[in-house]
Amino acid sequence: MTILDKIMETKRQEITAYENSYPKTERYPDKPKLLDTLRKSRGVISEIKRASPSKGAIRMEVDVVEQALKYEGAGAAAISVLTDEQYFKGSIDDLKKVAHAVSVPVLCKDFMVSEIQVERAKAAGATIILLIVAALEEEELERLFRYADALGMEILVEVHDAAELEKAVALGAQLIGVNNRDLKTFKVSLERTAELAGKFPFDSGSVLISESGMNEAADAHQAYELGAQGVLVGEALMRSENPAGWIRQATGQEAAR
Ligand SMILES: O=P(O)(O)OC[C@@H](O)[C@@H](O)c1c[nH]c2ccccc12
Repeated sequence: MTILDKIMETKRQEITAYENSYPKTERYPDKPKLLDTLRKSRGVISEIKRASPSKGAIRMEVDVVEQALKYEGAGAAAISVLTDEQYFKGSIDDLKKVAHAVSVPVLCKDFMVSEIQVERAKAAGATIILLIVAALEEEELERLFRYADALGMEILVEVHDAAELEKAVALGAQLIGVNNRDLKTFKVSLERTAELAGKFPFDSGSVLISESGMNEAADAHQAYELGAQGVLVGEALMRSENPAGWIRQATGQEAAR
């Protein structure tokens, strides 16, 4: 045995021990890109939302996996999971459970301020993160956007006025969410979507997602009419006895009853 053989044998033993002690990154089912899904057809990003600061408790005791499977079974384009604990009563654990259970894209719905959160979201199985233009300095927004992009994640950039939309476009955002809820006053109006659709760069291939305040499938149809390719729905699905029917009606797979 040469000295090289000896070194290599020792090295293999050493590295096997190291591999066995190395924290395993969890494996999740593969998920398509939301952008691809929405470019093909209109869709409902269906949210797991136990509570909110504007409404208080919505459905605190929900079985998140059961709910997510209902959404997926009805053809949801993606599942959004609130992970904020303090104000929305969600958790990273909710996100992990959902990401293990489904094969559609999963959005980590939270208030991102640091790269650590982006990494945590990815490690918990999320394929999309949310960045809220109104909540971040321009430099932070850009930094977090590039960071998530480099990790191979998709980024939903949330805006609520024309100036914010311009920032999102300048950033190169392709998934742009217009929040119909004013986060300062909690007032909800589809007018937001109507107004910003008029300024939206549809030609560039970006997709508009109309977020919040949709009570019935007809509201989703109205958002689609305005040019939205996706809608993001939380409370109505959480309160519905038949969330699958809601999604099917919104996507036109089933007539409204
Ligand atoms: O429950 P609604 O009205 O259907 O809204 C869903 C979603 O748009 C809303 O939860 C939301 C939109 N942007 C956010 C930012 C943070 C927390 C929550 C949100």
